[in-house]
Amino acid sequence: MAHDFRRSQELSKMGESEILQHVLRDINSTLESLGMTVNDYRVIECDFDTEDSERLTREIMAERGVAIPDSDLHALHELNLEQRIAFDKIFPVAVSGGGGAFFADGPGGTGKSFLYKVLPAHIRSLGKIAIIVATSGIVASGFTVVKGVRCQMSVQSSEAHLLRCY
Ligand SMILES: Nc1ncnc2c1ncn2[C@@H]1O[C@H](COP(=O)(O)OP(=O)(O)OP(=O)(O)O)[C@@H](O)[C@H]1O
Repeated sequence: MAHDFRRSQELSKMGESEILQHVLRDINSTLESLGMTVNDYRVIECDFDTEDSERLTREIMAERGVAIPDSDLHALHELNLEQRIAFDKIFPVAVSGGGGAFFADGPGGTGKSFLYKVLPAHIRSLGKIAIIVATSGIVASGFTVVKGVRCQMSVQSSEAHLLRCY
């Protein structure tokens, strides 16, 4: 990795310690998205702290860069009546920023996950952020665009950081 940084034109004139800092920052930024830092591994002590604003910008950019499959957008036209009713209730609230909590339940195979892929796709298509999270159930999943949802998420993860700041 240091070799790659050394070869990059921008960094080629830097000394070894600066290159090392770049390598560590790069690794740290990947780890931060997983809720950890380089220091958690106690291999080498790093004295840098990513600025909150820098981290937030990066996380927002990453979330905004999530690819929206055309099939998920087009699937809106395939929703059955119950899915469409749920979509029409949840979507306006989600994009208005007003906040709300919805619970879509039903027996296995009735199309909950199908709805959960159409909703975030359409929220993201408006340039908004939809974060997919798992609830405390084992296979249950959902998504949130609001704060305060009880879900499985490391407090240090990038998703948690985004939720705290929004
Ligand atoms: N409106 C729809 N049009 C076409 N296919 C659909 C539709 N809704 C669901 N399906 C398909 O039906 C199958 C079951 O749907 P889905 O996985 O969304 O159900 P689920 O309620 O989430 O099930 P589980 O609770 O077991 O996870 C999937 O193959 C899905 O693609």
